[in-house]
Amino acid sequence: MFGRLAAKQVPNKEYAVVPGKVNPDLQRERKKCTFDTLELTHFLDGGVEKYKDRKERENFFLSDPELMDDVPPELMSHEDQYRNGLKKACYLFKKLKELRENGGTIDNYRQLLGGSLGSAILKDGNPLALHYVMFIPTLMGQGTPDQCAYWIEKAWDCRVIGTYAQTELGHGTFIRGLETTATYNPKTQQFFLNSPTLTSYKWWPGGLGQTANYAVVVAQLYTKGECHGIHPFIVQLRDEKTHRPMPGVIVGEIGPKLGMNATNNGFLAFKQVPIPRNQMLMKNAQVLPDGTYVKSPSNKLTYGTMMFVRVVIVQDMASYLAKAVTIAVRYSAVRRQSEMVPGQSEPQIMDYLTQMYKLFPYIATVYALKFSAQWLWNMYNDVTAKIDAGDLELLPELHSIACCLKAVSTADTATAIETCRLSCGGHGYMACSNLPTTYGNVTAASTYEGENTVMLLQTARALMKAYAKAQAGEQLSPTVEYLNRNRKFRPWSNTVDSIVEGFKQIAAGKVAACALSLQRGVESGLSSEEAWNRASVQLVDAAEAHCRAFITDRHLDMVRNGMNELSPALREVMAQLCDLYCVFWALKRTGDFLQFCGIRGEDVQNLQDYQNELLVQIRPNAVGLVDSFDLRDEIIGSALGSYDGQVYERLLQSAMLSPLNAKPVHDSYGASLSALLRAKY
Ligand SMILES: CCCCCCCCCC/C=C\CCCCCCCCCC(=O)SCCNC(=O)CCNC(=O)[C@H](O)C(C)(C)COP(=O)(O)OP(=O)(O)OC[C@H]1O[C@@H](n2cnc3c(N)ncnc32)[C@H](O)[C@@H]1OP(=O)(O)O
Ligand SMILES: Cc1cc2nc3c(=O)[nH]c(=O)nc-3n(C[C@H](O)[C@H](O)[C@H](O)COP(=O)(O)OP(=O)(O)OC[C@H]3O[C@@H](n4cnc5c(N)ncnc54)[C@H](O)[C@@H]3O)c2cc1C
Repeated sequence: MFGRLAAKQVPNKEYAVVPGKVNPDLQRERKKCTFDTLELTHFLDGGVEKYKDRKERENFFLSDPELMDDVPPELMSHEDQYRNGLKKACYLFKKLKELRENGGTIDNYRQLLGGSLGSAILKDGNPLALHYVMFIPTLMGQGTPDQCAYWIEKAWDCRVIGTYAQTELGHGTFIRGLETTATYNPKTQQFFLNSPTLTSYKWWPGGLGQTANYAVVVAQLYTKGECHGIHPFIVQLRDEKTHRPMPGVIVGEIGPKLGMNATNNGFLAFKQVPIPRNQMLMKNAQVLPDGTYVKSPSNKLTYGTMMFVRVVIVQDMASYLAKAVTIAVRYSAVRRQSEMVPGQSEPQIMDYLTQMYKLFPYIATVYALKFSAQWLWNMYNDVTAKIDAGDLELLPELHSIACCLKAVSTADTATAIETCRLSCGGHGYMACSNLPTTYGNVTAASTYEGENTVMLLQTARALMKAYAKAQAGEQLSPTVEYLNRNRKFRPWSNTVDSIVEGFKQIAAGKVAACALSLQRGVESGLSSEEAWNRASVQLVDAAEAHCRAFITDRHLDMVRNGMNELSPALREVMAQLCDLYCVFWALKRTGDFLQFCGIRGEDVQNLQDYQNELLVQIRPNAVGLVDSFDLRDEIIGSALGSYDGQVYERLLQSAMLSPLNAKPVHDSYGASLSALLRAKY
């Protein structure tokens, strides 16, 4: 393991970080703020009590030196990143128990896994994340009462550690095509897990490499010679005492990745590995002792855990984005560059309108995502309660909206974080800015839990069905109500309401155009599948438009109806952010507005003027707005984004952590460079 580094001293003491000293530009920014930042923090936390709980929780974890890195993970080897991640993940479990026993306010590991506190402690991922995010939720969602009683307590206590092993080398998206088999033998009352091909090797599950000793394995179920499709099984992977792989289990880690290098993603294969019958999760479908198969009320219930994670990802994106935009805004207040007026002193880069345009729409995006995530979480809870009572009617709508929100929130957040990085110039490229690591964590979410294009196509599928219903005059569910063919579209009026209405008109127009393309495709002799493929670029676009209509609608609704308790000063700023989010996207989709909403050239100019006006209005509050996210420096984890703005001091301090700076002459000089310098070629 990496030891403490010798080279921690900065070359000149007067350039060291001084505790308590705050950059004067940041001080000035904070004085300019027109609203009470604490009021906004309380709103974000959901009230004063929750705010206090969070502070207490953060204090408890972040003041513990065991949880802080001596060496940033980016300076560690891949193996050490895992070792360090696992050590902290296990320590966290112990500490959590301690907190709970002392009446603390945290009830499970969940609050430690998301984008802010979790990513502060385990910057590069948590090898136990899948245990909590997917293994336990699958047991809870797909186990019978007996199975839950047996497994869940063991899992909560970490007496077994699990993962969710679904994806294979050959199949990630198309899960009906998975190749791993689970074949039932009524004589022994066991399933035999087998990996018939190289492409059937499980590939990717988090914690699978060296951490988990159990997994939920998704496999094709065979009984009485018949295949019944994919089902979940609890499979022991490693001996509970020695941690050695069980007989017939081939398991390992898949190697370094773009990010998340402590998550211990693994591979797994089986050579006819037996498990008892009661280790098939049988809440929905069952295999009776004699091998009789009992069908699930819907085979999509097997996909329940994926749905759950898609829902929580949206919230997670808002947390990551709050962190990135805090870094970029604070840095932009401290950084001075160029001359706006010849001969005058260099302005703060945040005074350039282009810089405001890079950053402020993403402050607004944090709120847009948060409000949609909250709505989605509530819907998820309502629908799962109904499903438990046997009512599956709302499942397709939940699936449709969860898929597009997962895709749009992850794609937008990745773009936003890259923009934040670019907005910090060269220093944003440094690992110590924490923007590259944050990007690495976020961009993974565009792929995992359903690749984004595929997710949007799922939503498009639902939109095509909704469109057909609308044409038939049938009742529509709330998220697609705008497709109602009797709905009167309001004319354009240069207001934010008009933009939100415009997004609905765009979505409706695109959905109708897709339906027409599909119809024409089929009429021209294509099969419905070929026609679908031909229309798929348009379909993805329509699904994105639908999602944008949903997000803007939610955002405006929250500003109009969900902020009555807030002071007028704060409400005004919240309304500006909502308007900015809407105008920003309207301008990005000018072509669509021209095509579908009957706007004219001068309306586009009005939007442009209004966007500029909003940027200038938000400018004095920018630092106050990111301060309100109330992210501690340990969470920010960035030389550029700390509360005190000692940017250059922290950059120098972090450079001194590099092992290359430990000695005045590096060993490599003797090993290779000196010979080159002396060689006479
Ligand atoms: C209690 C414990 C608390 C712990 C809480 C923790 C909270 C943590 C907070 C921290 C947050 C985040 C931390 C993040 C950590 C990182 C974790 C990384 C995890 C990554 C894990 C994975 O990636 S697991 C693998 C995921 N894999 C996928 O997502 C595969 C994608 N593919 C699919 O989903 C499907 O195959 C498909 C949807 C693409 C297609 O399926 P299929 O071929 O079967 O379907 P069809 O296209 O033929 O459609 C058939 C009909 O079924 C409908 N459908 C499809 N899916 C669903 C669904 N899920 N639900 C409902 N309905 C569905 C589809 O629409 C079709 O309908 P019709 O048109 O009506 O026929
Ligand atoms: C960091 C990370 C962690 C992960 N953790 C887990 C885990 O814990 N457990 C687990 O089981 N899996 C995990 N996964 C796997 C993940 O769920 C899959 O990678 C994901 O579902 C995408 O599947 P794929 O990689 O096979 O991509 P593919 O499906 O091969 O996609 C490749 C390309 O093909 C396109 N494509 C595929 N199908 C279609 C289609 N029908 N229509 C149009 N285009 C299509 C996609 O849009 C994409 O551009 C993880 C992945 C990552 C990156």
